[in-house]
Amino acid sequence: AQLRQLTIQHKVLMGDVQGIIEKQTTNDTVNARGSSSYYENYHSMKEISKSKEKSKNAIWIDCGIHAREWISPAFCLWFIGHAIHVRERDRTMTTLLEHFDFYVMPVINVDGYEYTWSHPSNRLWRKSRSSHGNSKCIGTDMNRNFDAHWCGPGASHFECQEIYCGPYPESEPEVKAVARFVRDHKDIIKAYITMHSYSQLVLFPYSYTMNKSKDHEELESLAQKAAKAIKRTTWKTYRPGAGAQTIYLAPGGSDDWAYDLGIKYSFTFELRDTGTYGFLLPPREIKPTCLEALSAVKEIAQHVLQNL
Ligand SMILES: NCCCCC[C@@H](C[SeH])C(=O)O
Ligand SMILES: [Zn+2]
Ligand SMILES: [Zn+2]
Repeated sequence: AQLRQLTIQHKVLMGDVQGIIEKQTTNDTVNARGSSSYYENYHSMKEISKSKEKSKNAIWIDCGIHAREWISPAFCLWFIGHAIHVRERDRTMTTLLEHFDFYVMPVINVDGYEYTWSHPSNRLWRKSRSSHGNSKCIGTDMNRNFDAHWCGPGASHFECQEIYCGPYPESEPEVKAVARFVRDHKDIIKAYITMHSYSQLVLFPYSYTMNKSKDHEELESLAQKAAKAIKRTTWKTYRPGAGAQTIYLAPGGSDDWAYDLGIKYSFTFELRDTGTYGFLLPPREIKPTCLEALSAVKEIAQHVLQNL
């Protein structure tokens, strides 16, 4: 019930944000920062509450499922900032926001991420910080813990391995929370995007099998378009491809799970770089990485919009 209440509040918040953005982009006279009159605010709040009734389609973006991939949460937070302050500067984004809510989860693996900040000697921690029963080691790989060919080849049942799949699917509360929310909203979530690092890749299902998905051609061509958008933005090369064929077999991943749930447009990004700094990406690369990732997300969202 508490989660349901939270979800409702979350949707209200997302709706309010959407309403404020719409308000700000359509008529700038109403300055949501509150300098407008009480009555204008009152009426705009009434419009926002009206707009909440019909659930808008949504695009899900999550970051920080792996603790050490710090560029990933950086992107999600930067994306929220861009989407909120976009105004006229970014016509494409403004149009996308008229058609989609964006559900953004900046850090899924909160305990793991915090651990890499507070324990410099474990800066390269990947997994969660949970321990189950009398396990010898801490942590489950959350990107092997989703219920999609769980713990097949490419994951390990041994709790001390980096790719430990957990004691059972959705054993990690963070994975359970994401899976429940996406399941509850699967009819309006039209794309699932999850941000990782590093290698500069645009991956799509499947990773749990070498077999092609039924949408392989469409997803491949969209991943190629996303990579071209990145090339146009920062000249960086990202390789598009199905997960298993492009890097390795990896079962229990959030992207394959979302895809099999029916969310066709499901992508995993491996952000910068290709190994020079790896997970220790220097701060000077944060902004350009966010710009290139944004260009790819917009490419995907526009394709989704044209294929609703
Ligand atoms: N769902 C698996 C997508 C391909 C692997 C992605 C990487 C990101 Se670090 C992994 O989870 O090992
Ligand atoms: Zn990762
Ligand atoms: Zn990675």
